[in-house]
Amino acid sequence: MVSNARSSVLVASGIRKSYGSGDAIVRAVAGVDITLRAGEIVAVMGASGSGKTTLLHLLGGLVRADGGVIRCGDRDFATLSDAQLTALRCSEISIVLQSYNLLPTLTALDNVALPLLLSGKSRARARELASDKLSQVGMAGHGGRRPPQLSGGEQQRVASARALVNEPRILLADEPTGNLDRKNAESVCQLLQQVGASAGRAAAIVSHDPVVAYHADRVIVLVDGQLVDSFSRNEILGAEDLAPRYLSATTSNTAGCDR
Ligand SMILES: Nc1ncnc2c1ncn2[C@@H]1O[C@H](COP(=O)(O)OP(=O)(O)OP(=O)(O)O)[C@@H](O)[C@H]1O
Repeated sequence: MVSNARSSVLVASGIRKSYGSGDAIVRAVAGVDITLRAGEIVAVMGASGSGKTTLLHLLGGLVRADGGVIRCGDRDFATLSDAQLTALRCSEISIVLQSYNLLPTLTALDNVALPLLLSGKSRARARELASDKLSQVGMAGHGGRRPPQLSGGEQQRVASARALVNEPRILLADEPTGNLDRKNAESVCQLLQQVGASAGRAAAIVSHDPVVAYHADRVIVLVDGQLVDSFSRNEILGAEDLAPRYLSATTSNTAGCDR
């Protein structure tokens, strides 16, 4: 299903990001090359602290790289102002953060409708599309509740619906199934898969969840901020087959690691 001939929608080469300095420096992302291609879902896996979230934030322009190049089409992130990066996130890149970032004073429906209102849709149309998207993540009937009245898993599904409602060209999601049971994780994955299935779109999904890996076209594995393995869906015959490879990739090189 994955072909190198597919056009690249986001290309990162040699990207690096460290936190702290001197003896306390943490090399969160230490020279990663990654290309998101049209029609492709990439699962980003790795042990806790391996740099997955930092990588996702770099790809979404939420965090500036210390080195390397990130390009979306002909735009080089390093040359874009913060305002231009924000505009890029409004128009082409949607991000589901681990913290969900829902507005607590708005209902779930209005949270999902917000990106549509910001892009100029009428209130009625925005609410109609938002309602459809909430139904697709199993949240029909919860649209009138505000985030503090929702469980973590419910907020997670609202955040996924909000990220997808604008049909972004690039979707970046951080542990979108982390608080979900298997049934709801499957629904969210199927929804995310629609992004990859749509021509011209791409998604990168950070996850520990084999369900996510199973729905991805490609899995990349990070260890200590470096990409140590990459394999395609064709190589994943089942979640059981993925587990040994994933485990071996995430447990090697970690002993005595002192970043
Ligand atoms: N703002 C920060 N300041 C200092 N160190 C940070 C910061 N953010 C992340 N780190 C460190 O960078 C490394 C990578 O963190 P990151 O959150 O990217 O890993 P992760 O793979 O997403 O982890 P998890 O699966 O636990 O969410 C970790 O050692 C973390 O402690």
